Amino acid sequence: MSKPNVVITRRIPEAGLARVQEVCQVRQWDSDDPIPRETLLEWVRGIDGLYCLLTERIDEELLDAAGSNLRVVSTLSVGYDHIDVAACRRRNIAVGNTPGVLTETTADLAVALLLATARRIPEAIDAIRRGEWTTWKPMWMAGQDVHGSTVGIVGLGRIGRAVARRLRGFNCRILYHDVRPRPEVADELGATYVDMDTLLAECDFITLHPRLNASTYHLFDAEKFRKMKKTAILINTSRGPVVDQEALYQALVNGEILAAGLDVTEPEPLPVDHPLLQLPNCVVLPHIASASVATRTKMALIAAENLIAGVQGKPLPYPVEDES
Ligand SMILES: NC(=O)C1=CN([C@@H]2O[C@H](COP(=O)(O)OP(=O)(O)OC[C@H]3O[C@@H](n4cnc5c(N)ncnc54)[C@H](OP(=O)(O)O)[C@@H]3O)[C@@H](O)[C@H]2O)C=CC1
Ligand SMILES: O=CC(=O)O
Repeated sequence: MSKPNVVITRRIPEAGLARVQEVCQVRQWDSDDPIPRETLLEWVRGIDGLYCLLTERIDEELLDAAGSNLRVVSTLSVGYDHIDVAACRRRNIAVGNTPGVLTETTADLAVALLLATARRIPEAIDAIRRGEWTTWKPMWMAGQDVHGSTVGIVGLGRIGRAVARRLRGFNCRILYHDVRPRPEVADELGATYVDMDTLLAECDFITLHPRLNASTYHLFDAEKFRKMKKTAILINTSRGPVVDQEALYQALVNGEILAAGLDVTEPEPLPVDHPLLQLPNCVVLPHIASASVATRTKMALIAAENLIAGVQGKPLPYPVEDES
């Protein structure tokens, strides 16, 4: 029997590719650069399975181009905001993602970014490189304490909880806001549910961990920044569009909040001349929160298993069920 035909849209960890090749006939865009949209639309024609990244838009146009053989879309990410899940459902196409396996690695980075922003670490490194380390000065590069601070977590899901667990070690007071209180997980973390206005008013740090959907698009806008403490720091490792970036820029320039640490932006990549990159109080990383060798390899394998199950018509090990 012939193998199912699948497309892999990028160079991926070797273990993931090898696993897919055991079962499928693979056409791979063997590059670290994105596959051009036109090429992808051509390549998907008649395929049985698609193994994609968060950089590809999986929409009606692409599904139409693929045709009726397509049984599964498997993404090498936990986030699936780039996939029109409802459109896949209408065509009986299964959708898989990689939840859980990247939670701890992503939380590590979120806390690292919070610490780096609070203690002005990138700014201090840049200052040394510019020859500005002339002597020990009492208030030079003085930042904000993380230990003992009040931290607000927006979205107490897998990653939000893993961040809360880490911050308990810093003796932080932890508040959270989510679509509903989550006492089943919050109580053991010592996290207290509050409404958004309370979170904005009381927190020294706010760290964003919801998924991107209609309810979280530009969730943090000019009004939210006005309600935050002037000494507050915003951390975003969720998705760029959860923050209104123009409003964030104004808030940082006008001193409405103290600083921001972003692992995700809108757009990605952020152009090198983007105004946010000129601000010393904004730390920007290139969407690397889950980027450890071990975690990216595990993600590639999970995405492979989702793809294989899908092309074989079996239930996916990690199906996306939500459509919002
Ligand atoms: N920077 C990076 O490299 C990475 C980024 N991510 C991003 O992090 C996101 C979260 O991942 P994960 O923790 O695994 O996902 P989860 O689904 O476990 O957590 C998301 C949480 O946010 C809640 N939520 C949804 N809407 C809102 C809202 N309007 N306000 C507040 N909370 C809300 C969800 O509630 P409910 O379930 O009821 O909807 C859920 O509790 C991913 O979707 C992805 O976008 C993830 C990994 C790496
Ligand atoms: O942003 C990364 C993801 O896995 O989602």
